[in-house]
Amino acid sequence: MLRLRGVSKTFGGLRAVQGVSLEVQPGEILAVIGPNGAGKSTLLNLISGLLSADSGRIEFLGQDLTHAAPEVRAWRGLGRAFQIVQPFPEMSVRENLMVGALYGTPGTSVQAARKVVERVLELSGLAGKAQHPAGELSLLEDKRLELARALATQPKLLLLDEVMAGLRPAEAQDAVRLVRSIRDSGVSVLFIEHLMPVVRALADRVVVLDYGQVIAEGRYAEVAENPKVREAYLGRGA
Ligand SMILES: Nc1ncnc2c1ncn2[C@@H]1O[C@H](COP(=O)(O)OP(=O)(O)OP(=O)(O)O)[C@@H](O)[C@H]1O
Repeated sequence: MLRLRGVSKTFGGLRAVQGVSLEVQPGEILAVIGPNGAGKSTLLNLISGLLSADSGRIEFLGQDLTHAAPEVRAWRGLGRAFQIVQPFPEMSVRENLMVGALYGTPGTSVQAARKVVERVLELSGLAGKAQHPAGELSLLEDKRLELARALATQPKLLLLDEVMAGLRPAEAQDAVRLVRSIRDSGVSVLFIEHLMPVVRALADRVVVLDYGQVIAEGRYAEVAENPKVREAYLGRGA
């Protein structure tokens, strides 16, 4: 579904992402982990198009999107949810989702967008808050809205950037269930996350970055045992 081949990005002299190759299969939940500064956010930005790769290739559903603009990637089915939630605070939850639904697929009619929004409200557990101003939600509801907003763009692959940050353990469990039900609705997921219990609970497969390079890949239990991975984390006290 998503295929990266030798993707690199340098900032000045700093090689933030170096020759990264990875794949996401249809229906898969892939976690990208690594110590602080390993290049995780840069990698997500290269996939969603907020940054342009210096070299390498990014293919999505068989098409080369290496240098496509972010909105083109979104239209092709790459959705993204952010750690810092920035809804339109005075608009209702439903109105915020309408923006996502209308923006995410060019040519969507208002009627079709309404249908998508009602489905997403149910899936995300926000149906009871549909009329609420988005600026008056709890932190957990904020996170739900951010996932729902990304879903309203009707992605085939959802990119999640530390969306669980700041949640209490019970709330994070709740968000884990939501991400699972998103996958069960037919959306693949690539997420970056610092909370290891979340990674263990959610990921089918884990890719570990260190200094911009892939140092390990496999099931959670396998990478957790990998000496290179332990060294990368313990070596810097992360
Ligand atoms: N726009 C930028 N300009 C210059 N350097 C950058 C820029 N963005 C990131 N970097 C550097 O690139 C490296 C990788 O950063 P990145 O944010 O991708 O890591 P990360 O794994 O997401 O870290 P964290 O877990 O702390 O969020 C870091 O050394 C960072 O300082």
